[in-house]
Amino acid sequence: MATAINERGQFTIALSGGSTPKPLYEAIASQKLPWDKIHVFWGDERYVPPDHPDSNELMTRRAWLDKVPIPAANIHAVPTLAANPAVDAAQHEKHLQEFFHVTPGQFPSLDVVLLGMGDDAHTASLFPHTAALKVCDRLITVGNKDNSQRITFTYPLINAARSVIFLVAGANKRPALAQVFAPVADDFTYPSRLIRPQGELFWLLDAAAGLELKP
Ligand SMILES: O=C1O[C@H](COP(=O)(O)O)[C@@H](O)[C@H](O)[C@H]1O
Repeated sequence: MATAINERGQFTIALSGGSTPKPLYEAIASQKLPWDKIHVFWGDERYVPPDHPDSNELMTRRAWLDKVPIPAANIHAVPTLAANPAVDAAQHEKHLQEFFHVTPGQFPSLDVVLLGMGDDAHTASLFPHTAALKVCDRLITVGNKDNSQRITFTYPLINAARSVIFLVAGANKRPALAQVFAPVADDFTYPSRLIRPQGELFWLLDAAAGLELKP
């Protein structure tokens, strides 16, 4: 964070949703950090209003953002109110292009993209065998989980990050992890395999998730 702020004047991070990162967000909320220099994005969002119990933004606000003096302008929530996910995805992509000063076709490098992984090996809202996995020319696209739509970073945007951190917990993730780390497996069946960033990649696993992985 210090390097990013010293070199570029700000630190940009995309967050994951679901249940795993909540304790991390609660811990970050008690830190004294240069909040005015930190810009928060989300790697994916469920297509629900921001006050809906399934909203990744709501979880993050309750666990972290509502408890710290981060300027509202530094919170780059995914829009979900157009009643059309493709419209909201396009609007959010435009927002990212303007914020990072990139033109269509260019991929900005966030300082950190924090990711989770589901027991089907999805990450962000890049689900197995869905159209979102083939989107390589956009920053943001529409994801699909069991016919319910979401908004998600594309995998090339994730891969452009300076640092990608997976946070994975629970024994139910073991079979998916085994396939993600296997020398050969299908990327479209196990989407987390598509994450091969140009920058650093870290996998933080709890003991239950990592039990059967060989170093
Ligand atoms: O639906 C989602 O699931 C993944 C994994 O969530 P977890 O609760 O199993 O950790 C999460 O990374 C993603 O952001 C979220 O929308």
